[in-house]
Amino acid sequence: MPELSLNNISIKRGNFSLEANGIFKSGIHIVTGKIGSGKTTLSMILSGFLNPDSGTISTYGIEKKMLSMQFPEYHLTKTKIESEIKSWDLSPLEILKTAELQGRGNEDPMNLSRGELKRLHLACVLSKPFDLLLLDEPFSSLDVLWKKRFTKNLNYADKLIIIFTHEQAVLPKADYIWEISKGKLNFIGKVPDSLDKWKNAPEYLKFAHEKGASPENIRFEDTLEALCRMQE
Ligand SMILES: Nc1ncnc2c1ncn2[C@@H]1O[C@H](COP(=O)(O)OP(=O)(O)OP(=O)(O)O)[C@@H](O)[C@H]1O
Repeated sequence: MPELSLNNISIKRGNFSLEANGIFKSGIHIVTGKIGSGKTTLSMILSGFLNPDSGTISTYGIEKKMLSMQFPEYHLTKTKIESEIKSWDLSPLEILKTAELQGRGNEDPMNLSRGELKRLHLACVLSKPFDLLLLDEPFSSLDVLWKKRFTKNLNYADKLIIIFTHEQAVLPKADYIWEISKGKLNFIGKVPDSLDKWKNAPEYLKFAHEKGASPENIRFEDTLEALCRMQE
């Protein structure tokens, strides 16, 4: 089972600083935090693209790791959508179908809307094998329908997936919650046991806890189920 440990990681960039410690076990982790709290910075450190000023990262069972950056444009290497997909060593026909972009293979990927490009990018990402997948704001630019599709497809046993996001509406089933605040990465805990400790949880989860309901997970539908159970 893949595992990643952060040992006394610290980084300073101008006025911003971040400290991080903790163990990411296999499963789905949500790392939340306000704008500018350091989610992208941490994703870059975990992927190895950015070196911290101090501290070490140790991994176990991680051979293939992948970082999906917040802005899908950053991933582009080709001027044709079809060539872009081939650069991932994937089948253009299949990926175009998954991203619902059939017939657009000959276009420049920069012609796509941000949401279409994100769909294309995520279709490529989820078609590749990985042990560790780091997703920086995977929901940005997607509409609710695609957010839901994406969360349903995040169904990987025995992998380590870390999602950095401030999404508050459509979330996937998760195993662990983390939060970056005041320059520090904090482990909130395991889902569902620690959900009541998650101060910046989506409003629907906070509402459920106020009502005394205990959602099994962090999705909106888990909250609804928990509230309905209370009525029975
Ligand atoms: N190269 C840099 N030099 C100086 N400061 C930087 C640099 N890169 C990022 N920062 C600052 O570090 C802080 C954290 O940025 P980061 O992009 O990690 O935040 P974030 O939580 O991902 O934000 P968002 O929610 O907007 O995506 C911000 O205040 C940002 O301005």
